[in-house]
Amino acid sequence: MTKKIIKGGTIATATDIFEGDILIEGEKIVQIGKDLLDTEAEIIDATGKYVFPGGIDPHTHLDMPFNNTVTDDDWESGTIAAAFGGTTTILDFALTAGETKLSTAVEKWHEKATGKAVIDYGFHLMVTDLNEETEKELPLLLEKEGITSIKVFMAYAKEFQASDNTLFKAFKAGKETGAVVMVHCENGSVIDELVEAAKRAGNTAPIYHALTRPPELEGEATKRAIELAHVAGAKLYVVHVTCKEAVDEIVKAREKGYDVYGETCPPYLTLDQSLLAQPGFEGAKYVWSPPLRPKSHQEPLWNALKAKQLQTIGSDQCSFSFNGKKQLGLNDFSKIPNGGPFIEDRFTVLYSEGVTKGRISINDFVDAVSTSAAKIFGLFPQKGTIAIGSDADIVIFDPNVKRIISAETHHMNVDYNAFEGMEVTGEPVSVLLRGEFIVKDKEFVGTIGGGKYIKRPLKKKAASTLEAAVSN
Ligand SMILES: NC(=O)NCCC(=O)O
Ligand SMILES: [Zn+2]
Ligand SMILES: [Zn+2]
Repeated sequence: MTKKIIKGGTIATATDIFEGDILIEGEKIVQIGKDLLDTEAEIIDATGKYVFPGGIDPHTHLDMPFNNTVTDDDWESGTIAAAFGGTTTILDFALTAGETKLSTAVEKWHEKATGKAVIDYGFHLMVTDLNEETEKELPLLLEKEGITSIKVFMAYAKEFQASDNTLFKAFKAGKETGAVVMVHCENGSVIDELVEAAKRAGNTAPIYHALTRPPELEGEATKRAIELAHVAGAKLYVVHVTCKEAVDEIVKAREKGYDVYGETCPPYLTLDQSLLAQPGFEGAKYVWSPPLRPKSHQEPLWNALKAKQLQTIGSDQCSFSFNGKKQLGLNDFSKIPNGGPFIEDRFTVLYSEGVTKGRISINDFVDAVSTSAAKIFGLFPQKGTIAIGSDADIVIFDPNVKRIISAETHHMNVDYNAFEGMEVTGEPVSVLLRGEFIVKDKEFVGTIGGGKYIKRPLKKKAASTLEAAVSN
């Protein structure tokens, strides 16, 4: 078995920070301590660097059919970009829209990923319609595939939106199986009305994407999802929280003891709605859902992250080239494919804007980019930390480098970067996946198809007071 010692770095986990060495044997961390010695081990010098657990991105869309097209990053380009950015595991959404059997979607997602992924991965199972058949199939499929998370959309009325009935059934399935239910919270039916009204009035520019999806409709849907999940007794995870209205609902629910978690994404913390209002079609680069908000929403998001009322940072990677697929909406904002390229910069933008600007601690950073997602989605402690027995998924990070984010140097398969021109401090230098380098001194050295599908164990929730009262 190959051995490596990562020497002299500053090891940072979600709870600790200390100088030390890590001994890796094969795929696992076997020892952590000072001045470790092993004559058979390759020595990796991490002096002056941080040593972090590999990033876990709980929200990606690779090779996804959406808005009459398909994303530009597939499982090869997308996971290579993720690796450069310090992410060693992703959880992607297997979409079941249009499938009569849920298993067909999972089979399709395995085909997309197998032989291409360079980092480890799992799937969330998306449901659009829970009928008699799919309701029966769901728990069996989760168990068989080792999937611990169900996804429901309350938005995209014409494509993915589920009824409240299906949403509630998903929560019941979550309660019965122990799976966490992830929800895109926006009121899709009302948004559809606002979009049609804007178009009738001749308002077709990209900014109308944001103006027809106001934060109140995210807040309202978040509140509805929270209450329905609570009545069903399910664990709820609100994806891509963008605004004060939604944060407030999550905080209120958590203060009442509801089992609710929230994710936000780097663009909502750092970019704002004015980007959609640029002259011409430039704003299309920033069309995704929910939309960017006015700058005043950023502080509540940072505060909630710091207070751990929001627990994770997802990329919501869903990339479409500006000079390519984004042009589908040139004369109609509602036809601009929704999504942006973020998988590569998720980790560093959070470090740079969060840690170096004093908004969150280094431990909060590790928690948000890795550990919390591992815990919520059933990967911990195999992944998401640096501990004896954990997978040796490790990022050696230079905290002193300054660089400018640009599409010229990124590795995603798109012609623009939403953070173009942003100066960031810090950069992953080398990345190990299960004990092997996949990025070494900023060069990709991984294996196409070397990523492994990770099955996750389902764990049933204890009955809540409300459920106990209902069943008595
Ligand atoms: N976010 C976005 O606009 N595209 C991906 C699909 C979703 O997460 O809603
Ligand atoms: Zn979404
Ligand atoms: Zn998404």
